[in-house]
Amino acid sequence: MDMLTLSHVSKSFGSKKIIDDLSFTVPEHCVYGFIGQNGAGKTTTMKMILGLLQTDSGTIKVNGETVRYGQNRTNRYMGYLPDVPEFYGYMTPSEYLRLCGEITGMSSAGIRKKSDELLHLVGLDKENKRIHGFSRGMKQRLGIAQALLNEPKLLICDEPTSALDPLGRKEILDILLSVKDHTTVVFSTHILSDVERICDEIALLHNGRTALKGTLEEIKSRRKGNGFDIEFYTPQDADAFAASMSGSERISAVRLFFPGKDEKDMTHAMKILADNALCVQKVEMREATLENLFMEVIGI
Ligand SMILES: Nc1ncnc2c1ncn2[C@@H]1O[C@H](COP(=O)(O)OP(=O)(O)OP(=O)(O)O)[C@@H](O)[C@H]1O
Repeated sequence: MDMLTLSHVSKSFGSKKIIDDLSFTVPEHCVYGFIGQNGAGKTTTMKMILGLLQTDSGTIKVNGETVRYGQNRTNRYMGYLPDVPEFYGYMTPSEYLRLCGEITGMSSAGIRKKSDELLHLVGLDKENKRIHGFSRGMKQRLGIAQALLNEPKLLICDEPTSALDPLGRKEILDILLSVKDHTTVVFSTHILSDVERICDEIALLHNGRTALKGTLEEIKSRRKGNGFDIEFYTPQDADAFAASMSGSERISAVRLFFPGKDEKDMTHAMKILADNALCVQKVEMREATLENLFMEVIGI
């Protein structure tokens, strides 16, 4: 089942079109990476999903129900972690979660059970100090606990790792990965290594639309054939090979790169190697990385 569907969604601010006929679908129990440069429209899209911002056209469905601007029916399915979560700094984490649970009408026993479970999940169960003394990473972890308090089917996180160091990022990514059996996760980011680490599927937002979408494997395999590298033992063998097969770039004295060549060209290369008795250390197809696909799409 699909947990979130955007169909032909558009949004302008004044005369500036930010989201332009955007469509994508997030299956249940998936960690979905919503990627885009600064200002691409990630937060705008998330606010429309949460019904906090009106779409100009198109439809958004969460758990099969249509999102309506200004109404909160579909929000019972969602938990939200904004890019900069705000807390009452004088409270401890458990006091803060109790307040959030009371506001949403949870029972006292329910709040206690759930907040103990969530504070353990995010590694803050032994933390009794007040939130104003928390690091950014601790605040993000508390933000995730708060967003999960009402057991949402869909967790929306706006750049949860952007301001964190590698350890803090890893902690957040591990938490997001650990909840996906119960909760579908959509998180926006421009940190591509985070996406490669935990996402099942991605959408790359560019010029208001998805420039790439699907599983990482699908996307990378569609763009295979970036070329291959051949590494020799001696510069003389590299020279001899470059003279026999055109189109090489010299990477080092013993290494050649053949841009844009595919598996068929590689078979041809093997024949040249055998015919000339050239000895190679390594022959390798270059896989598309998310980083070079991103650069290619945005035209850098
Ligand atoms: N309320 C608003 N009024 C006018 N313009 C807006 C408004 N909200 C966002 N924008 C503009 O829309 C564009 C997209 O902004 P948005 O915050 O959605 O991007 P983003 O992808 O989340 O960026 P970042 O990674 O920097 O957070 C930006 O040019 C921004 O200035």
